[in-house]
Amino acid sequence: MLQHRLIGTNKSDCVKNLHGSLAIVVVGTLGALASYLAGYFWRNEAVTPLDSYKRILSTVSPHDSAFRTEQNSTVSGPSLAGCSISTLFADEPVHGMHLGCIQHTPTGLYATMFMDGQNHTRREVIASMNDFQGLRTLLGDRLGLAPVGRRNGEGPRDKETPNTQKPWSMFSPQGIAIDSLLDLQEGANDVLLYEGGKFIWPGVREGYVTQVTALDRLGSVKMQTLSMSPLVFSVENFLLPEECTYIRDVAEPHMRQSGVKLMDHDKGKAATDWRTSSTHFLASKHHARIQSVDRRVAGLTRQPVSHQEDVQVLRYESTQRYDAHHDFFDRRLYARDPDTLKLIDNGKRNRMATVLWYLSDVLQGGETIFPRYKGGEISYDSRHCEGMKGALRCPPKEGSVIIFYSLLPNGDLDDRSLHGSCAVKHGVKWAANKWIWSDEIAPILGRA
Ligand SMILES: O=C(O)CCC(=O)C(=O)O
Ligand SMILES: [Fe+2]
Repeated sequence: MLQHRLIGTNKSDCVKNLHGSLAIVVVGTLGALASYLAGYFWRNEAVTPLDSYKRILSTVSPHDSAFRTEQNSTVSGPSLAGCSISTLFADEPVHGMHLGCIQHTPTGLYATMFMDGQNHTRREVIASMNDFQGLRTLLGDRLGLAPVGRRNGEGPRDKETPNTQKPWSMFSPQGIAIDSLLDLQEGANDVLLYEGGKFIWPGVREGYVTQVTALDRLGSVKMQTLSMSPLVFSVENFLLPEECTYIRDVAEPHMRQSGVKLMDHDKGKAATDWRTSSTHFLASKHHARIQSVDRRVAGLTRQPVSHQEDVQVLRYESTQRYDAHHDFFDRRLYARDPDTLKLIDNGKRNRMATVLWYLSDVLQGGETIFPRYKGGEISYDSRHCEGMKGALRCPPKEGSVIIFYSLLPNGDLDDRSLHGSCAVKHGVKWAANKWIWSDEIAPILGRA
């Protein structure tokens, strides 16, 4: 079974303050050509003229390109006409997720980017006419993005920190990949750029509601942000009542004591030390109804069905619990476990998100708990959740799901995704885990 528990690591969260000291960068002298280009563009946008901006702008490329960056600027920049990306500005920096607006202008593609989702750190890039690849190169260069992984000079918390090691990539706010000129609409385009290369819904702020469209059987749903760090969302009525009943009924005869995938330092221990529930992996290929939910989950996460494991159904009876753990596999903790290392391709591939299906209400207890909500203390014992001060608790509600991310937008594993299931006090909790990987996993697990 694919479960494990992290014990006693206390890594510092040194991706903090990544953007706090961005100096105003002057790349070269103020280029007449760049000013002309920008002025031409902004004139045509009928916004505040160029002269009124206290700008730092310079030519940076042999092919008519310009770049500017500001910190804590009170200067209003060029128009974001046609873009609504500013609605996604977050109160706190989201490291590795940069928001932007790409506009077609008479002189070329014009990108205005906001680093880490913050409106006060703005950078602009102009690429030659219709040169998407040129724009990508300039963006990578000017935003300091490494070809693979995080920003240059802002290395991992330690050299060994696992990272999915994908090239950075761009998406629309609905999670559609923007890989070429053909993916851009005429006029203006809202974009989200991820250093880790994987689309992750922008949480924006607690309580923010995202409309997620094009879902199997449901059409669209409202997804609410429960927490920014860890990143957790909820969707009500994601599962139909008959789907919850069906899954419980088909799994029930097969439910067995849950297992865990033991880390090196836990070898020899019993799974019941921290997980007392029963579980069963339900093979989707035998159940058309579950395939429909799988497609819906693919829509919800914007990751293909081939990135999903079979769903793992969970049942907790009175007093049963699951102590806090991560759903990802940290390769450093499986150094003596070649099977797990192979599964995660030595850290290149990992679980990136969990969609937790609630298949029943619970009279009392049984909440999913995130002890490190808002940087709260590490704590594992889910027998007494009351003692976990400040933790985020999600009470199960039949038909609802929560989505939480194990991967950060910069591609690192998120230590704050630590979570568990509080002991059930009254009633029975039925739930199911749908684990989403950063890459294809179905063929590897033989579920294709
Ligand atoms: O039952 C829950 O609320 C959480 C379950 C879980 O985290 C898991 O099975 O990995
Ligand atoms: Fe989990």
